[in-house]
Amino acid sequence: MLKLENIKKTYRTKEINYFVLKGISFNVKKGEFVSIMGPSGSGKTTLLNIISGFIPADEGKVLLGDKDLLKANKDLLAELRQSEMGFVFQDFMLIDALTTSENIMLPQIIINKKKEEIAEKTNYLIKMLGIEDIADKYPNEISGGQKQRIAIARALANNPKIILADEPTGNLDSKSAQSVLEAFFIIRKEIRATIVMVTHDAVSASYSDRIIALKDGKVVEELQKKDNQRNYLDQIFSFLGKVNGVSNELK
Ligand SMILES: Nc1ncnc2c1ncn2[C@@H]1O[C@H](COP(=O)(O)OP(=O)(O)OP(=O)(O)O)[C@@H](O)[C@H]1O
Repeated sequence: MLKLENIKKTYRTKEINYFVLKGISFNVKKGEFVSIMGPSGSGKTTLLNIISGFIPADEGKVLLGDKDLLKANKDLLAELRQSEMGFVFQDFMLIDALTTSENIMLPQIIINKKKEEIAEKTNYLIKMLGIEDIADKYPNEISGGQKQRIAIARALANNPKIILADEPTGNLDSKSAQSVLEAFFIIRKEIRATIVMVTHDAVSASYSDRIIALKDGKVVEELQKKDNQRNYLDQIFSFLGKVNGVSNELK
């Protein structure tokens, strides 16, 4: 589904070159939920932005299905972002002047889907994520957790191959964060969505199947959840301790 091969990225400024990613390789299978963790500045967001096609890598391959994003021109990239990827950001990025339903409709309107199809898909997503009661509300009338559930529905609106989420619970209290993580759980169960999420939060990561830890621009550790594992969160804390050398907290 997603294959990264030897991704390298350096930010060059007049004064200094930051070698941020020093050869990152991993695969994500269809229907898999992968978290990317690592200390602040380890290159997580840079990596997600490269997978998203927002910024180019200097070297390597990003294969989404059979398409190499680093070889795609601007138009193809824009099309892939609209039709094959769904995005969930820390600060929701909803349009304040649109209701919940309208926010979910918008990406479908942009790709010229038929009106009836848009209505059907929007209603399906609203029901699936249990946000019927806020369907006609505006973003400033609802909570952060509800906003993020709308953002997840919107990300799914065009049946993307993959959902890319950057700290989706980063701006939320623990109760709202849980409602968002439950939304990820629902979309995995209902439609076997493939998700790559950057997070600092061990509880959020415990919802994923596999955790990839970055440090100093490299993949340093991976942790795979076992079937029906009960002590995954404890294992994540010791995993993070190992990655970080001393502490359990990565930020
Ligand atoms: N546009 C840029 N120009 C120069 N340096 C950059 C740029 N964007 C990021 N960096 C630097 O690259 C490094 C990696 O940044 P990145 O945001 O990918 O890390 P991160 O692991 O997501 O960090 P955090 O957990 O704090 O969000 C940091 O040292 C950052 O300052």
